[in-house]
Amino acid sequence: MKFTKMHGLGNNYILFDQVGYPENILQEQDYPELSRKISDVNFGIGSDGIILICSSEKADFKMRIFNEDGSEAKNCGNGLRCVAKFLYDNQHVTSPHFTIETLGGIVSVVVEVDNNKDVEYVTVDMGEPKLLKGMIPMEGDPFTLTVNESYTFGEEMYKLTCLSMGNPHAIMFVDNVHDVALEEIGPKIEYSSVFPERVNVGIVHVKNRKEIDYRVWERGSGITMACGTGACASVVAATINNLLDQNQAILVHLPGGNLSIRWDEQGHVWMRGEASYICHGELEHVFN
Ligand SMILES: N[C@H](CCC[C@H](N)C(=O)O)C(=O)O
Repeated sequence: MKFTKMHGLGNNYILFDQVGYPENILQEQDYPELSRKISDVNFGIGSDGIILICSSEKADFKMRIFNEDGSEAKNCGNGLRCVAKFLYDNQHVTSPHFTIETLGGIVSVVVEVDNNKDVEYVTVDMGEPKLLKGMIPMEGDPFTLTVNESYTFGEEMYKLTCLSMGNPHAIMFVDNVHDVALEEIGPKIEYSSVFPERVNVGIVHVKNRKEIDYRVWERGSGITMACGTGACASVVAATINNLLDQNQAILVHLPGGNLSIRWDEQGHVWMRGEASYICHGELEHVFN
């Protein structure tokens, strides 16, 4: 199987192009184990998960993403920028504007190229956030929002603002994102019964009305260097808490780099950032 390892701000994935290489298509039940084995840094390649590039009947292409633990997610912002760059560079698309289907919905992407025709930035219309508890999903009245609500995990109480960007996010606001033991509270919240499909856990410090710091404990992958859907969720959460203004380009500082996020007046969240290659290769063997 041929693969390409890419990252979006250090959030790295092993991409399998199933359109250009049909031999990359496995049995459906094999993908979770493939992701667990490939993601393992000792016995595999090492990554935050795998991404499949597939054909689509609803969009130009389809992206599927499996976390390090083998769970399949419905969306992946950093992964979308990597897939967009890959498709453009491999001439799978002729226009810099195209659409990608995810399990969480169809997104439109624009690749911005520099004078050497290299993809410099990718902008993705991530669509509208889902704010109701029933859409996240999380426990409680499904027709209500979760805005700065108190929840107790273990002995600690946390104020959470929760929403979905196709995948579930729980956001809390702190004074300093580096002062929080995310490796301890992350799994407590991820695996809590409050979130029946688990949850990505984000901590946010609002520096001013144009900039935030954000760190993430990702569902199924743990602490990563960046999370695109999480950066989008953080801007939406801060805006509905009146800490940011809507329809402003917000600079989101993540451990792996920066993203520009804007929640526009039509309710769409736009993400702009880079995507990079790490290596190309071929698996010696898939399993065993
Ligand atoms: N762990 C996430 C999927 C990857 C999302 C993240 N890497 C991004 O860039 O959005 C989930 O299970 O919902």
